[in-house]
Amino acid sequence: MKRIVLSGCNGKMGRMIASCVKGRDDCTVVAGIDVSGEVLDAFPVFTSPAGCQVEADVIIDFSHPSALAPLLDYAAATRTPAVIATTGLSSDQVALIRETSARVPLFFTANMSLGVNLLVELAKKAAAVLGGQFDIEIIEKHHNQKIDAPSGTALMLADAISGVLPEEPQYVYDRHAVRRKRGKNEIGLHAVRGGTIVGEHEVIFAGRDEVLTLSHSAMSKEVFATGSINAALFLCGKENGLYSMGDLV
Ligand SMILES: NC(=O)C1=CN([C@@H]2O[C@H](COP(=O)(O)OP(=O)(O)OC[C@H]3O[C@@H](n4cnc5c(N)ncnc54)[C@H](OP(=O)(O)O)[C@@H]3O)[C@@H](O)[C@H]2O)C=CC1
Ligand SMILES: O=C(O)C1=N[C@H](C(=O)O)C[C@H](O)C1
Repeated sequence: MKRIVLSGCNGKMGRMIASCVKGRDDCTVVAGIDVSGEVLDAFPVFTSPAGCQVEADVIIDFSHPSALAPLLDYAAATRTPAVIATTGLSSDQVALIRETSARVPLFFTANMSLGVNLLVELAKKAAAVLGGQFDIEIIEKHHNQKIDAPSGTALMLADAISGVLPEEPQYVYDRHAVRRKRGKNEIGLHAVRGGTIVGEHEVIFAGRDEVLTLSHSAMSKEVFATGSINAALFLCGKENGLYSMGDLV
């Protein structure tokens, strides 16, 4: 039975993970961390990692970028592996994850669903064939409570595609601000926010007289919760290092 510390436990994903864990017999949530400190379940909640003295096998984090540095310190100091699922991180924060993974096993991905990780591979394949000839645009749609834009997944898709293009593309987030034709070497990234949309990603390859669209829709947050729990169990007992969905599937 693996013991989980849940960072961001009172948020939408935290509540969903706590609920999914209740239906399993291979893990349990032993403590939560959340700014409010409010106890909503059968485990204690601490307002910071430093206050959490509860022994655990693994941490799962769906919180806020401001929580990252103290959480990584805590993971390294207590030698507790951690699954980092929070998005909207800066490049310095991603570098910090990479550095810390030399001291403790870390799992990091912007999307815990199996389908999106296949979408990344399919998009790379399409870009390797069509890149340079077709215009590439990414559209993501999420609920109206999401803070970061574009989504971590949209950026992950753009980065994966960039890696196979003949020339490094320019990311264009805002066409409203410029009055010019689309450049050949661009990836457009567009964010839609509304209602309770769980998470939708479309990669559009638009060529002359033909368009290829690859897309993924998440139907419930449970898909991300289950992915993160499986990643947490996978991480227990692993060597120090940085792991991702490619290692899990
Ligand atoms: N990788 C993936 O597959 C997925 C990633 N995500 C990402 O996970 C993150 C959380 O998403 P979601 O649950 O929807 O967001 P919520 O805002 O519902 O939950 C985040 C929780 O973390 C709390 N929090 C804020 N700052 C801190 C802090 N410094 N320390 C501890 N807790 C803090 C929030 O408190 P308060 O509300 O009071 O600010 C809130 O309770 C987002 O970055 C989202 O993009 C989401 C789904 C899938
Ligand atoms: O905030 C969310 O909800 C989600 N965020 C992730 C992202 O930014 O890519 C993943 C998922 O689409 C849900």
